[in-house]
Order: sequence, then structure tokens, then C-alpha cells
Amino acid sequence: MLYARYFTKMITNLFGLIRDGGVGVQVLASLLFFAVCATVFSAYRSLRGYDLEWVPLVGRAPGWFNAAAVKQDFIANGAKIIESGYRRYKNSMFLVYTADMPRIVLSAKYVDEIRTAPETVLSVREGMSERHLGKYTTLDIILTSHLQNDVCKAQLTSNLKHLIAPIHDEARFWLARQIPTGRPQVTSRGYEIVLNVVAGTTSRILVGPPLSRNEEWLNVAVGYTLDVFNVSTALRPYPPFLRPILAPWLSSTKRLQRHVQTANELLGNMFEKQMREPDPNKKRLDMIQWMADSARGNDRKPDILVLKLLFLTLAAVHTSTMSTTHTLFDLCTFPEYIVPLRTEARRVIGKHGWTLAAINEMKLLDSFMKESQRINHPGLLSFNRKVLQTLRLSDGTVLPANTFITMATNSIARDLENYSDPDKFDGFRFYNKRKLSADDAKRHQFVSTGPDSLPFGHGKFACPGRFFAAAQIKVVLVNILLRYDVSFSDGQTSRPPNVFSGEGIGPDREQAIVFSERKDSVE
Ligand code: HEM
Repeated sequence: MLYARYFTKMITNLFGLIRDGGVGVQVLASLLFFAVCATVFSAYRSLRGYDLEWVPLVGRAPGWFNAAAVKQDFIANGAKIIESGYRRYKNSMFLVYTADMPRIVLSAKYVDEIRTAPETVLSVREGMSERHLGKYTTLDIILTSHLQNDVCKAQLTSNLKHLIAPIHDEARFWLARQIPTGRPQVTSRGYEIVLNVVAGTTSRILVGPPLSRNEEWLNVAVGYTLDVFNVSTALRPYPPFLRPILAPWLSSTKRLQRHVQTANELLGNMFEKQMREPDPNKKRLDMIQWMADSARGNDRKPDILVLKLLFLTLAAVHTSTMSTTHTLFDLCTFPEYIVPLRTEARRVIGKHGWTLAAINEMKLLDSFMKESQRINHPGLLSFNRKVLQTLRLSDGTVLPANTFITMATNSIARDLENYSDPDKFDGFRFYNKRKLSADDAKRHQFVSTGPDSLPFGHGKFACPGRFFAAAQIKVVLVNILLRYDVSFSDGQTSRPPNVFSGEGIGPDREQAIVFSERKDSVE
């Protein structure tokens, strides 16, 4: 109201001056005043998410001077804020100021309606790049094309049958490296062991041997992701006009640049060679080959392909590490599942060897992993999109252009309306559901997505790497199950609480696991 009164007065003055012929310094001063007010007003609108005033707000909204404090509040209390919003508005929507953007948290009842929306209307890539400050973190590389998505959907998934044996080799190698043989018991941090095994097995399919075991590469594969998040976390509290000035001075930016430089040195020539002299008789079984084969137009440049491959390390390594670590913690918490899971693994590997057929038959393990993921979600929110064109939903709800939408996937996974006894860990919950009908057999797999199961998103742009992720996690866990007995140390029987920060949920990285080598361990 105050602004409106200023505008009215100023415009009246301006017209008054022109009418009286008193145009001159005063007109210019008024015009300047008008410009300043308009800028300030528009900054205020964007700060307050003015266009979204009709959406109920949950949590705090920033004013002029407390934007950083509101982000900090979400980082500390995100779980409580989202859960309270979900309880009140799970059938409609609410607005939350997250650590990056104000986002509309939409009810999952809309997911089937919007999951097929074209990318010109709802965009995962634009949302991801903007939320993670792509200009400063290199993530804007995903905007040049869909290559990073296409190679996962096509070559990675269709080659899975050839990848199980190499992943198994790699898992065995990295486990043996970290848990020395010949010692009855090794106690070590579970997260760290899993991170190294997953970084190694993922690298095998990203860059192939021998580079996949190269220390320099592995440091990049793990460190790049961490520094992308370090840079965006450091810059977020500052207004956009200050970010280009501050970014070059951050130690995380410098580290990120070094990771990119090292990746270019290690991979640049490989891409170059693969594109210059493709040899149809000597096909590699990795992303270097698949990206070089599929890149078109501007993407056919080694430095672009290197950045896209780095994006894949970000999408793959830490997500799968979290899932595997959570499942390992659940094996230690519920040891009664270990024998049936081990028996199943022995049976199917005895029948099919280390093949995709064996992986697909590990239905008890599939269920155990999905239950572990349900209870220990990768994050509070998923199905993130930027609205590029205003979208009117069938019930008349309007999602305005330039807003960001998301879904409260963690709350959805713990909702009694979706799951009976939702806080109870029931490792064979999904196995039992799969037995109900042919349709249920498809709907309740680790890789299946739907309105009540959104950790991989849903629809056209659901995670394209999830089939690989499922196979890889199974190979790593079965290697552990067949070789070791696992437990927490010192009589600990329950898993440590998860670590919540903003919308992220992760396992406790300090938790020790005791690996006791089994006498009947199987290769
Ligand atoms: C447990 C492990 C994983 C989880 C929980 C996960 C989760 C997700 C989610 C939530 C999305 C956004 C989808 C949406 O909003 O609809 C996504 C996108 C993506 N994921 Fe995964 N992911 C995992 C593993 C992987 C792996 C192993 C790869 C590749 C090897 C991968 C590649 C991708 C790519 C390329 C995208 C971006 C898609 C795009 O550009 O539109 N992910 N993932």
C-alpha cells in the first residue's frame, strides 16, 4: 500500500509538472525516482514470492534483511516444516522457502496429471541447474542437451546384462582392498567403505578400466559432487548480483575447477579419440563409448562431454552410496533377514551365475532395499520441476510460470493412507505386495515409481539410472552378505538416527560396522 501511494503521488506530480510546462530537472528526478521504485518493488515481489500469495505459506518467509536467516531456518528445521505442511495440505499445496528457492509443495494427487507434461512446460533440467546455481557449479551443462539422460535410458540400461559380471569384479576388488582378508574381524566406518566400493563400481561403467581404478580419477568422482554442493551452499545466501564477484574467491570454486581440469586431462583425449576414430570392432563397455556414439552437434566437444560425464558421477555415486549404506545399516538392525537374503542370493547365483537373470530373481533383496529406501528416503522432497509456462490443472489450480514445484516424497512414504503400519520396518513388505497380482508384481519393485513411491521421481523424466542403480546396489550387498557377517559394534542393536540438513536425509557417516569373514564365503 505504501508503494502504491508513492507511485500515485509521483505520477500525479509528473503529470502536473508537464501540464504546467515545468519540465526539466524535476521531471528527470521523478523519472529516476520512478525507476528506482520500480526496481525496488520488483525485488520485493521476487523476495516475497509475491505471485504466490494465494498459496498457504508453511515456515518463515523472508523480508528485507532476513533472507539468509530463513534459509538457515529451513536447513535446521526442514523436516519439521515439510511434515507440518504435508499434514495440513497433503491434498492441495503449500509454499515453502527452502534453502534455495521458494517451492510449491504439490499434492501427489497431481503427479499422474503432470508427469507427462512437455519439458517446455515443466523442466527437471532447468529446475536442477537453477537451484544448484548451474552457472557457478558447472551443472548448467545439462541444459545443452538430453545426452546425459539418453545414454542412461538407452545404452546403460540395455547393456545391463553385460555389466553385472564387471560390476561384481569391481565390487570384489574394492571390498577386498578395504576389508583385508585373513583377519577374523574388521571394524570400519560403513559409509566410507560403501562410498569407495560404489565409486569404484560406478567408475567401471563411466570411464572403464584401467582408469576406473586410478586414484586421481576416483578423487574427482567423489570430490566433484561435494564441491558442487559446497559452491552452491556458499553462494546461495548472497543476492544474485554479488555471486559472480564472490564465486572466484571461494576455496570450493577453486577445488571444483581443479576437478574439472583433472577430468579434462584424464578423459579429454579418450573422448577425442573415440569420436575421431570410432572402431566398430573394438567397442568399449562404458559411458565414454556411449556418449561419443550419441553426441550430436555442439555436444561433440571433449570438454562438453567431460562435464556431462561429471554430472553423471554426481547423479550416481552419492545417491547409490546413501541407499546402500542405509540398507547395510538395516541388515545390522534386523539381522533376522540376513539368512533368508543370503539363501536367496546363493540359490539364484548358483542357478544363473553373476548375471542379470540372477539379479532380477533377487526379489527378497529387492523388497528389503525398497523398504529401507522408503523409511530412509534420499530426501524430503522429490519430483522437482521449474514451471516454464503457466500450467492450469484439471481442477482449475494454476501453477504460474517461473515458479518451482516439488512433492513431499518422504512424508508420502510414511503416510498411513499409502502404507499400513508405515513406521514399522517390514523388509518383505514389497515382496508380499508383489505376490498379489501381475500388476502388483510390476508396481512394487525397487525401480518402480508411482504417486506413493517417488524417491526416483516419476514419469517421463524419472531417474534414468535407477535400473543400473538397483543392479549395482544388489551386487555390492550380495558380495557383502556372501563374504561377511555384519553387525554394529559393542552390542549396539539399533541404527543411528539419520542426519537431516535442509531437504537432505543421509545415514550417519561415522557409524562403525563389524565385518566378520565367513568360513563358507563364496566368490
Ligand atoms: C539410489 C540411487 C539414485 C536415486 C535415489 C536417484 C534419484 C533421482 C531423482 C529423484 C531424479 C530426478 C527425477 C525426477 O524428478 O522425476 C534423478 C535424475 C537423474 N538420475 Fe538418478 N538416482 C539414483 C541413481 C542414479 C544413477 C546410478 C544414475 C546414472 C548412472 C542416475 C542418473 C540420473 C540422471 C542422468 C538424472 C537426470 C535426468 C534428467 O536430466 O532429466 N541416477 N535421479
